[in-house]
Amino acid sequence: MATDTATTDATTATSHQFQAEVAKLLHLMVHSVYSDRDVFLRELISNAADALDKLRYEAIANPQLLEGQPDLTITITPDKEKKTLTITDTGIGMSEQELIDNLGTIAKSGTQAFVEQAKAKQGDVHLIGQFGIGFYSGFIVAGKVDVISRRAGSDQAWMWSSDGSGSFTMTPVESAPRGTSIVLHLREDALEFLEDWKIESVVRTYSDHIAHPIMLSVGNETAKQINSANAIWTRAKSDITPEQHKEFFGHISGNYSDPALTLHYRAEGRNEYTVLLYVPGERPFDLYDPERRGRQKLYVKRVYIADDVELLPAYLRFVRGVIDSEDMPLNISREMLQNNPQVAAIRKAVTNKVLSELKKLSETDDAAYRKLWEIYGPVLKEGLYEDMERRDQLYELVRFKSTKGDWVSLKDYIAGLKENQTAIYYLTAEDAAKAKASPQLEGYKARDVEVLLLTDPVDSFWVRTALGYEGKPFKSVTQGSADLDLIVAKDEAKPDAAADAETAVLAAALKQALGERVKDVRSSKRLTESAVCIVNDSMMDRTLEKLLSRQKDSGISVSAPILEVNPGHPLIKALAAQVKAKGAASVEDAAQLLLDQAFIIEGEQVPDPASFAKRLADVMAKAFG
Ligand SMILES: Nc1ncnc2c1ncn2[C@@H]1O[C@H](COP(=O)(O)OP(=O)(O)OP(=O)(O)O)[C@@H](O)[C@H]1O
Repeated sequence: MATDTATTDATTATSHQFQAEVAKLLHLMVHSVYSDRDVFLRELISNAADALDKLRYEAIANPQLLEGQPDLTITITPDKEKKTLTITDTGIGMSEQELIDNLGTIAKSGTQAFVEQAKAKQGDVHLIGQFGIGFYSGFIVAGKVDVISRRAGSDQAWMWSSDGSGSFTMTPVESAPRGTSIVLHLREDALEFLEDWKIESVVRTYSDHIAHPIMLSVGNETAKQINSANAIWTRAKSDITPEQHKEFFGHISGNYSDPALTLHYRAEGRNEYTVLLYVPGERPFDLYDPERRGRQKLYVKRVYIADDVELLPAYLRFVRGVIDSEDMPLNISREMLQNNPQVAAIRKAVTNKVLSELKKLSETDDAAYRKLWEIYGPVLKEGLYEDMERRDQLYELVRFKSTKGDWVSLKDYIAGLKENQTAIYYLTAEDAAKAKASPQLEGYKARDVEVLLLTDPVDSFWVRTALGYEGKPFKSVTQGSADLDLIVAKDEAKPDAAADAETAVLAAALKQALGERVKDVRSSKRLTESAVCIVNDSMMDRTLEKLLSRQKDSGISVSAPILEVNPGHPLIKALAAQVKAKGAASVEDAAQLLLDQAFIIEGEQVPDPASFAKRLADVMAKAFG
């Protein structure tokens, strides 16, 4: 496939296939009906602004990249005759390989998920930028897109060209100015984007804050500036409208919804810097990306430096925005940033500020805070084991589901302690429904003791190292039950030495029958309704063990549990009587059934379903026979 553009040599064009995800995405762009197709211009301007930022940064160390032309601008040129709209920037540009890689593949994870989601929602474009597919949005309005680019410092320019079906072509270009021109060959139904008023209105709505001048070419080589081009964070707080925040937040995060929390302030003193950070009101698609990368942008005196500097700890990676330092050296290299004491000081101060703003929100607007907690809670909890220094601050922020309600704070929990209660009790489980159904809670319910239900995978990790809150240790309800003795149950049966002795004999018989399948069998205080339950001994929580055993190479397998029996349950009493009358061998089948039943209550698989079914059938046959 060759292109017919005059500046290229058609004979040297090569054709390349799109990565499968890109092809799918493009198909979606071309065939969906977008109500809000203006966004393509925002996306292309956003990319152009990034390219200008990158050049400005690289030129600090390497000024010849500017080639004596320091102008960093974006120019939009409508051509009514050719029906093209061209977005040109004088930025960093792309080499041949970069054009192929950047505009032929999607590196980010989660793209497949986006494509599925967009399909389901008939093309919900407000998510586009978030997935790093901004460039492809050009195909919303264009039947064909040409990208002519020359990387700063290079002599060779290239043209990338595609009609949005399975492939694109690459052609060398004789000569081209530094930077990138995106030429959109507009479809008939998108010709309104050639009108000055339309372009101006879209730019004002979406791109006014772009810190570089955006020029509209109005013919005869004249152009007028159509944005205000000042960095939003340098303006007075009172001068920025919520719409402008929303627009800027969208530009940096790709998510054009209202931010849930905005932090804008200037730090003075030893380090001077301006902070403009947002907490997104919607869950970012890459919140659980294994890289756990934050993307706060570091600027030095309005010059973009990098967005991978870890300005906040990983457990605050969802916070997006800009930190602009007044006193760091402009020519700082990325390597130097890694261990820079000023960066460390900024990270410390800004982290504290973000946490204290979250705390303030929790105190002033509980409903808004809960909404944020539901989205970011599992991520914030990572801080409980990663950031020991701020664990106490984080304890003030955490909220839990519990046996008494949703989203209790540790303070609430402590306020509701029962007499003689010495610990903060919790139960880890894979989800709230399973947790609530757990027989291990029975003894606590009977004593009206609140139990926190920890259902996020991260919970099993932090809670192991948590020392406690306000002098009360965290204690799993599955670990030991001696302390329950101290708290009086509502209608607790009196201890009965003879019955206890019988249960002990039964426990020994069950243990013998179950052999390797259990670590121990013992009488339980925590059961009031169910006949049995399984627990682990105190070394490792069962939920954590299950979690780790699923990871390859963890070397951890689920260990044999301890079976606990409820001495007050009629079945256990009957079995105890049976052992007394007919000996241990008479409860062998019952022992297997009890253990299998305990697995079922935990939502675990019965190890040998066929034997389980056979035994159950035998027992029922005896009962009904
Ligand atoms: N005008 C441009 N100049 C230089 N490089 C560009 C330009 N437009 C796009 N690119 C390159 O192509 C890549 C892909 O662009 P695309 O808009 O698809 O995603 P992105 O910009 O990386 O994602 P996001 O919009 O989330 O930042 C960019 O990361 C950038 O490297």
